[in-house]
Amino acid sequence: MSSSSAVRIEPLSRPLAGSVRVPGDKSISHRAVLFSAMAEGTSTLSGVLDSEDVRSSMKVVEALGAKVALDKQPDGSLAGEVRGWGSEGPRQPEGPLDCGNSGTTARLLMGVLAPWGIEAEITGDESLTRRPMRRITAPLMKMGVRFSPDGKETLPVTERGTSALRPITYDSPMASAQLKTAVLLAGVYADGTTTVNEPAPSRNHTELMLPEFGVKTTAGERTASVVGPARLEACDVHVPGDPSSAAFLACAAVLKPGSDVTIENVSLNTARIGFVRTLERMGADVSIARTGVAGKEPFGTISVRFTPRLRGCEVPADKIASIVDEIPVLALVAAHAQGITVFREVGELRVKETDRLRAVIDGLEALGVDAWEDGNDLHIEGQPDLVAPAGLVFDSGGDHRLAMTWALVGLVGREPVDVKDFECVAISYPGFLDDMERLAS
Ligand SMILES: O=C(O)C1=C[C@@H](OP(=O)(O)O)[C@@H](O)[C@H](O)C1
Ligand SMILES: C=C(OP(=O)(O)O)C(=O)O
Repeated sequence: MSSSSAVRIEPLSRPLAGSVRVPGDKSISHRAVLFSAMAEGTSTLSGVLDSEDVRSSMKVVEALGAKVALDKQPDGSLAGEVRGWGSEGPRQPEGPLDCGNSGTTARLLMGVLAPWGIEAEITGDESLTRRPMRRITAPLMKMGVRFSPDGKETLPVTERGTSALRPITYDSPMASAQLKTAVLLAGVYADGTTTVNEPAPSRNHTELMLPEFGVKTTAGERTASVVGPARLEACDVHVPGDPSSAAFLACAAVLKPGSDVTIENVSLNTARIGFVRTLERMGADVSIARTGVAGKEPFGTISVRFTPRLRGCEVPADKIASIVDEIPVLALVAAHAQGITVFREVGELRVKETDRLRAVIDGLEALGVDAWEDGNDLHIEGQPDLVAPAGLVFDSGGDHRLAMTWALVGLVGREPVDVKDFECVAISYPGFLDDMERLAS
């Protein structure tokens, strides 16, 4: 990565104060776009996140024949209509389906394509083509889908679906909503019941949204089923704000003296607000209030205040899926707490946009904080009086969550920091810096 693209992040001149609305949830936005594309008829979407990852989903469904007419709204979100391919199925794409940096797009797309006899090459950027895909292709192959080259772990791969999908019961080796969703989407078209069992609960947006599209699902804590063959019918979807984006504002408020912030219109889905529970365990002054429901997704406000004395805590393995994208920024909060924080079984962090486990340990070390891995556990020895040294340069490696985490060091600290490839924040939260600066103005 070239240092020429480093962005200097200056300390915020004031505490964060007042109210803010975060942009639409990325996971729900992907599903809204993909499910509408699969459905019979025209769906109406609002609150959709306008970010590079969601644009990847929009682009691939357009290449497959869906009509996407989503326009920018005054609040920065996307709203409008998507006409799906329904029972006609997707058209044969003219070239490879480029999923950019988005793991969710690539993995969910594999399930979307499973019932159709077209041949589609799925690919992505340098980061995505390093990420594991066998976890998705293996169960889909059991259902009758073909992938070539056979047994390949990474993109690009070419998928050929089948109208004769077999239902399966799959015991997933990891808690992954992307895996669960890919198998359930294929299961919609299989003749019988398809079930995914998980070692720990992962986010359940698919189970909550499929019934809105007229597909019956049953779901428990660690299991979800769909009965096929069924079909998706167009519907209206409103996307609430993204808790994973809200987490950066919340953590900044916890760390910046004098801060008092209310984040509005944010998804309060329990599978997504593990970071609130983790901050509570660290003794942070944080609370939530439910104000409504969009479809079956609860939303409301998260209120956070600066907390001078944080304490380390232990996050058990079965809670990791509920904070999986927030661990880098929570690790930064843990670096300011009294005592040791342990995140149990976070091996999945090694296969995100970058190896986030390594990157967090290296970044905290640059701050002068001891952090280490023990097996798949992440340990952080906090320093309540931590002051970041001057002249820090962080390399995000093109990973949006890391870019925002290391930017926070500068924003809430006393010295500016440089973050290389900072512009990758556009993958999930293009207005990150503007929102921070507005709250501190
Ligand atoms: O289903 C989803 O929308 C997502 C699931 C998670 O990935 P895994 O399924 O790999 O855990 C998460 O990290 C990702 O940002 C979005
Ligand atoms: C891991 C992430 O996304 P994806 O898997 O869709 O690339 C993320 O947003 O942090």
